[in-house]
Amino acid sequence: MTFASPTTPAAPGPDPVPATLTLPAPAKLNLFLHVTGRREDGLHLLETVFQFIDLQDDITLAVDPTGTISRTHDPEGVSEADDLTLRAARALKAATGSPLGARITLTKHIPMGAGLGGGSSDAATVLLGLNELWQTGLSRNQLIDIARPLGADVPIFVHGQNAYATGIGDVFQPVSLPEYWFVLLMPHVHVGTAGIFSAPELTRNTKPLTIQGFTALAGQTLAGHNDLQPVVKARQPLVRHAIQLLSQAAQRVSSDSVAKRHKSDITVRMTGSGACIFAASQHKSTALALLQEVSQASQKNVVAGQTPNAERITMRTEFGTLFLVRGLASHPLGSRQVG
Ligand SMILES: C[C@](O)(CO)[C@H](O)COP(=O)(O)OP(=O)(O)OC[C@H]1O[C@@H](n2ccc(N)nc2=O)[C@H](O)[C@@H]1O
Ligand SMILES: Nc1ncnc2c1ncn2[C@@H]1O[C@H](COP(=O)(O)OP(=O)(O)OP(=O)(O)O)[C@@H](O)[C@H]1O
Repeated sequence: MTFASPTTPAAPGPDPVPATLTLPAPAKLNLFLHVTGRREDGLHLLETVFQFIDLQDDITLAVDPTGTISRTHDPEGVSEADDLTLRAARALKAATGSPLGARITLTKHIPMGAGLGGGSSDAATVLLGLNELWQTGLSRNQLIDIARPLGADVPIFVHGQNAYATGIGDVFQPVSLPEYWFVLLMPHVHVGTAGIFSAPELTRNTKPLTIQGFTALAGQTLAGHNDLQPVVKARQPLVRHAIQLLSQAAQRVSSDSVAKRHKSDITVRMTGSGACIFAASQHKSTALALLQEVSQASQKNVVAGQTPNAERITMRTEFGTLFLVRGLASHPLGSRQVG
């Protein structure tokens, strides 16, 4: 795939001042995830709602006029060949023929292999940022065409709006979501997506809920379910434990006075292919009560260094990392001018 660049990029000069951008790459949750079929190429047809959340990586991009694409970070266990930030930059360069390069610095906060789409979001932010710095002028839809081969979750982050999605998770319709607060519990285990999708026991014929069905049911409880959850739960004792822990704490909180006052249900569910489990509530006070309830179940919980404000709390406990995060109305780059 190639796209002609509408503007001529600046020629490398003898003493260039590199342009830089620092941009966010937020995580996502799959509020539900239905596997509705399988394509001939083996990829699965999905039905899901993507919700961006206030937990993000940070990426600094500096133009390299020599044309080299390099990284200054060294994410644990991710080789240069696999690094989605480098792969995204190379894909954009190949598609546009830009003579420019980039030095990429990634500061990771989103846990890896969590089902939170961290690597995919990093790739999307690199595509959006370098499209600007290299002045390659592609539209969001053109960037989505480059995003698709990088991974099934990359297009939603380029799209930039919470969405009801079908196809392989790359056909979007706008969806209006209430404000959600989430307690995330990330057990100390990494789940590989391919292994879960290829499980013989996976249900692959869930009847679609449809966007109307989702909206009609969008009361206090989250509609739908995650078809990948029973597979991961059966294979990963730590995920099983995390679901049990959050569900029991949610039951205790739901029966107490704060939650009763709000008539607030808490939905506990896995995101993506795991391992992260979330508990969703439409009330911050309920989410805070739940966070406290779960952390009290831990003998040695330690509040992590960066606890920036009451909107985003991170705690490390012996059974995993706990986060309190807000659902975002859209991706932080969702209204940025592209092209
Ligand atoms: C589970 C989700 O996170 C839901 O949003 C995504 O579908 C997964 O997205 P991702 O992590 O970007 O996954 P990819 O790296 O594209 O795919 C990993 C592997 O999962 C399987 N896969 C992925 C997506 C899909 N719709 N059908 C699949 O069967 C394929 O075997 C693929 O090789
Ligand atoms: N920049 C990156 N950040 C994180 N992981 C990366 C990156 N580049 C490549 N990867 C690889 O991608 C794998 C999946 O990472 P990621 O954090 O996207 O998982 P995930 O949240 O489970 O994804 P998904 O929700 O899309 O299934 C990692 O194990 C790692 O090998």
